[in-house]
Amino acid sequence: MSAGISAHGVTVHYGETLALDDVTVDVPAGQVCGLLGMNGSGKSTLFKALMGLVRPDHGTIRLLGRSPRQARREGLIAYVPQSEAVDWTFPVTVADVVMMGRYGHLGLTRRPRAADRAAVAAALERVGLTDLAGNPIGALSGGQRKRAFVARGIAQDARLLFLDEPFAGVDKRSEATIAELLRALRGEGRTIMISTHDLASVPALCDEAVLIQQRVIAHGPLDEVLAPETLARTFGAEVAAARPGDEAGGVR
Ligand SMILES: Nc1ncnc2c1ncn2[C@@H]1O[C@H](COP(=O)(O)OP(=O)(O)OP(=O)(O)O)[C@@H](O)[C@H]1O
Repeated sequence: MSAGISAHGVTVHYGETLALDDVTVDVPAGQVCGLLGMNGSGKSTLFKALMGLVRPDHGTIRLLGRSPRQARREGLIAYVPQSEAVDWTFPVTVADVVMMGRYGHLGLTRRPRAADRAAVAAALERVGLTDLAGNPIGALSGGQRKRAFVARGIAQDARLLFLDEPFAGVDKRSEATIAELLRALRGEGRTIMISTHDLASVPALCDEAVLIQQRVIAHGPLDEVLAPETLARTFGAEVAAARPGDEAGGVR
């Protein structure tokens, strides 16, 4: 299988704080990988490093064989940020957000053409937000906002999708819709990495998982990574006892 995400020996500091310590993760193209860890374990930092937004002190990163910068320039990466990282008062409509996915496709005039508008309409349709296209993004529910950002990635035709806590603040129905959408996107050969502290959402969605706590604690098939002894080693016996699939299965 060809490499989708390949990070080798990645170490990141913020000043004195060690956020990632010698992290090596290889995800084959076309897989959904769950990135699991407690708050502050380095999940967002790994995404930022993969996108070339923070520069590792050491290590190398290749995305579909390219550097993060090149992958970004080619429009291969879509990022669905944590809700807290977005200014929801910014006056843009849902359709505007999705059109941002087309920026890399716009011609010299930088004006959307019929093909761009069609791609936006198709992406909105796919995530079930056609009726809300003209609404301000800030007026949407948590789940609808997430779907709008996934639509931006679809309009972009990104080959790699990074989703930071996609189920936080999302109702169960939207969670199911997003999960179904991600499975369909995986079926199209896209590589997906999803960070979550919510172990319950992992089995239905991910082919494999990485447990991080600055370092990689475990990486592999779900039955290995989610084994009670691995979870207990990482998060303590209490979390391991709340098995994935339980409502209480979380690692906050
Ligand atoms: N810009 C920054 N400046 C200084 N320290 C930071 C910065 N961003 C993150 N950190 C620190 O780096 C470590 C890893 O943070 P990171 O946000 O990557 O973790 P996380 O697993 O995504 O956590 P969360 O689930 O809370 O978002 C934490 O100790 C955090 O306090």
